[in-house]
Formats: sequence, structure tokens, C-alpha cells
Amino acid sequence: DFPSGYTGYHNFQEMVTELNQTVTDHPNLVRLSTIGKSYQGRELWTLKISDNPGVDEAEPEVLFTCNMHAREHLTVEMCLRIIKQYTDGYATNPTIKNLVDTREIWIVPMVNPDGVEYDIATGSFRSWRKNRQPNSTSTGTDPNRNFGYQWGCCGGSSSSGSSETYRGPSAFSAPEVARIRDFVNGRVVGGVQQIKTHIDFHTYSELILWPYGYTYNDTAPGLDSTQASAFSTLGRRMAALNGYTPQQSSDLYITDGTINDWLWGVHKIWSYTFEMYPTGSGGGGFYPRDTVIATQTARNDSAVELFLSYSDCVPRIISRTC
Ligand SMILES: NS(=O)(=O)N[C@@H](Cc1ccccc1)C(=O)O
Ligand SMILES: [Zn+2]
Repeated sequence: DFPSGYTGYHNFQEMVTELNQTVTDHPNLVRLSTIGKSYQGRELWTLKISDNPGVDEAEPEVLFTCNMHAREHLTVEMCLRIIKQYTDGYATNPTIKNLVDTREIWIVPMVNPDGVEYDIATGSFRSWRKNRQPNSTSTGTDPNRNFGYQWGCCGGSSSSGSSETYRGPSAFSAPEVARIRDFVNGRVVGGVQQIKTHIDFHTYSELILWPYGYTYNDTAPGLDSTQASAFSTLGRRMAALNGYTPQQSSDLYITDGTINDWLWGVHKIWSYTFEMYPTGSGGGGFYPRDTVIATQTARNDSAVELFLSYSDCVPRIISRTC
């Protein structure tokens, strides 16, 4: 489990308990489901937040994913913060009520539960990143290099099983990644992808990133200059609210097989990565103490609210219609 100084972070069971409590507290606003199992058989729990959550209403859908990388424990706290804000806040905050009434919000708080539990199993952090799936030479596939858009195309991942950025033997070889694929593919209704926007929360560096990661070019097949402008405008507007640095993800380094590139490349979902606190190892790197959780999750409240407000039509932010 988490060592002293870190007990405020949620392990897998504590996260599940929190989700179950939310269902108890807000039965008319949420539905809890699983999109399948991790490699070791842990459920990939997913919470839907909306008015009439038992009905698929003709409303834009938004996806939040967290804790894809095991050691990035602050991110499950970010997903739990969003859950709390948009359920507890429903009765008292008209802005939140309007967003919940007019959108369907999907939250996967722990994409990589096996990695999370492995990282904390001994009571001392192991700096584990990947999932816990064996490979030919070692253990672990990096879920954020295993998605099937430009998979392994461009030197943005590794073919070595021991590497922190091992892409897997094939796209979607990681069960956790395949389950996200299946869930998103399942949201194509009448030929139209219902999910319009997505944020994947990571740590650390305090950045807001947008596609493509596989190329340095601002535009590329499937991403024209107008779309690039919408991505960067919304990214910059959110960064102005949380103080992170906004940039195309390849400005950081080239990556291939990321969730962002697949969601945009295949589904045209406006997909971002938020790299959370701290900026550098000075702030505790991957392991800031639990005393920062409240401030560093609330720090994103207004950015998330702006994001949700544009989730019906992101190009509206540059005065375009959808
Ligand atoms: N969280 S992190 O330290 O792993 N950094 C992320 C950064 C990242 C995230 C999404 C697209 C490009 C780059 C990574 O997957 O390498
Ligand atoms: Zn990460």
C-alpha cells in the first residue's frame, strides 16, 4: 500500500469504494460499469455522469482517462475530483448542472490498475510505469504507445520489451488498451462517434498537449490547419486557467501509438493530455506527498469546466460552426 506521507492517494480498492459511494450518494446522476478487465483481471471501472444516466441521450459525450501510467498516482485523484465536482456540485452550481444536463461524461479513473498495485505492493515505490503484461524479454507494455494509429511508425516508442516505452508486439496487444478501443468504438452510434472530446491525465511537467505526437508537423493527414488552430486555441485557453504550458505533444518529443493520436486520427475526438504537477523533480517528481492532492486537482477545475463547455463543438472557439 502507499507509504506514510502518501496515504491520501487511492489504491485500486479505495478507488472502487469511492465510485460505489458516488453511486450511493447520486443514484440519479451516475451509472457505474466496467469496460472489461486488466491483464491480471482487475475491472476497468467506468463512471457515467449525466441527467438520465440510464438513457443514451442525444448529447455530446466527453471522456476522461486517468492513471494509464502506474506511478502517476496524482492522476486518479484528478478523475475522482472531476467525479466529485460534477456530482456533489450538481445541486448547488447552475453551471455544473447545465453541463451535466447537456453532456454525457465518461470517466475511467484507473486505466492501469495492475501497474498501480505493483508500484505500491512493497510499501516502497517502484517507479513502475507500464502495465504488468509479460513480454518476450521482460514485463510491461506502455499503454501510451500501444494504440493503433501510426503504431510504431516514427521512433516514438521502443520494440524492446524491457523499455519504458515498449509498444507491445502489436497494436492493442495490451488488454487495457484494447478495452478502451472497444469502449470508444462502441460509442459510434448510427455511424457517428458520440464522444467529442477527451482528456488523458498524466504526471508530471505541468503541460497541456495535443496531437499529433507522431510528427513534428503542425498539420498532417487528418489534421488540417483549421483543426490545428482549434486544438491550440482551446489548449491555450485551458493553460491560461491552470498555469500549465500548452504545446503540440511532438514539441515535447516524438511519440507513436498514443491515445491522443488514435482518438483524433481514427475518431476525430478532440483529445488532449494534461501533464500535472510538479514541473520538475523538485516538486517530488512522480511522487509528491498527499498534501498536494487537494490544490493540484482543484487547480484544473476551471480548465475542465471550459473544456466541457466547448465539448459540443470545439471549433466554436475559433468562431467556426460544427
Ligand atoms: N506521463 S509521461 O511522463 O509518460 N509523458 C507522456 C507525455 C506524452 C503524452 C501524450 C502524448 C505525447 C507525450 C508520455 O506518454 O511519454
Ligand atoms: Zn504518463
